[in-house]
Amino acid sequence: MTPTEIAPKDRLIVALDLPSVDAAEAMINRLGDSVTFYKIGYRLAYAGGLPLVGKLADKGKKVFLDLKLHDIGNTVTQGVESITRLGATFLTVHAYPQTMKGAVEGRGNTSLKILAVTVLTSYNDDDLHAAGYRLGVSELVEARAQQAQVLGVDGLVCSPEEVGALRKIVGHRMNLVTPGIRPAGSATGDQKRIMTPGRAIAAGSDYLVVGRPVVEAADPKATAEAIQVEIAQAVG
Ligand SMILES: O=c1ccn([C@@H]2O[C@H](COP(=O)(O)O)[C@@H](O)[C@H]2O)c(=O)[nH]1
Repeated sequence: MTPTEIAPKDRLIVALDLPSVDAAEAMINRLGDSVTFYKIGYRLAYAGGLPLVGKLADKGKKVFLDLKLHDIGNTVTQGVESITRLGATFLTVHAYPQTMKGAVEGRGNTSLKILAVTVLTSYNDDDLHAAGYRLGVSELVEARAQQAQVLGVDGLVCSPEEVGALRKIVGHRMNLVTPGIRPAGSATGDQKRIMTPGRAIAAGSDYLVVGRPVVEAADPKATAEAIQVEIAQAVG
C-alpha cells in the first residue's frame, strides 16, 4: 500500500515492549480501538508472547513481529516458513544478503511481508565504525536498500532521517517503517536518529513504530491518539 492508501490511524505501530503476556494484554485493553497495529519484539516474544500474534489477528489487529532474524540462509528460510503460520503482517530480518534471500524464500507466496533492518536507529556513524564498518549510516542504509530491493524484500526499517533518500531508490515499491520516533518533549533514551511523528510522516515514512513514549506514558491511550492526530495533520 502507498502512504495515501493507509489510514492515518493505521500508520502508528505500538511496540509492546513489556515483560509479560499479562502486561501486554492489559496494555492492549487500555489502548482499545485506538491502536490497530502492534509490534512484538524480543522482550515479549521470549516471555511467551508469540501466541498473541494469532490472538491479535483474530481481533482484527495487525502484528509486526520484530525478531530481527540473522543466520545462515537455510536456517532463516526454515524459520520464516514456520513464522508464516503465526498470522503476522511484518517480520524483520537483518539486511545481510544471505539472510534477506533466505527470508524471501521462506516467506514464499504467503501474505507475510519481510522487512530488512538497514541500520539500527540507535547507531550513528561512530557506532558503525566501532563495529568495524567502513561506511557511514547514510551510505550503508542506501547500499542495503539497493540489495534488499534486488532480493525481493518487501520493506525496510530505517530512521526517518533516511526516508527521503530511500524513496529515490525504492519509490513506493517498498514499505518504509521507521522507529526512532519521539513526540516533542519525550525522552530520547538510547535512540540516536530520531524525529517527531509529524516530521517523520512529512518526510515520507509509511509506518511509525513507537514504544516507550506510549507504553510508559501515564495515559497510553491519550498519547497514542495524540500521535495519530499529529500523523493525520502531517498527511494533510
Ligand atoms: O532500527 C531499529 C529497529 C527496531 N527498533 C525497535 O523499535 C522499538 C522502538 O521503541 P522505542 O521505545 O520507541 O524506542 C523497539 O522495540 C526497538 O527494538 C528500533 O528502535 N530501531
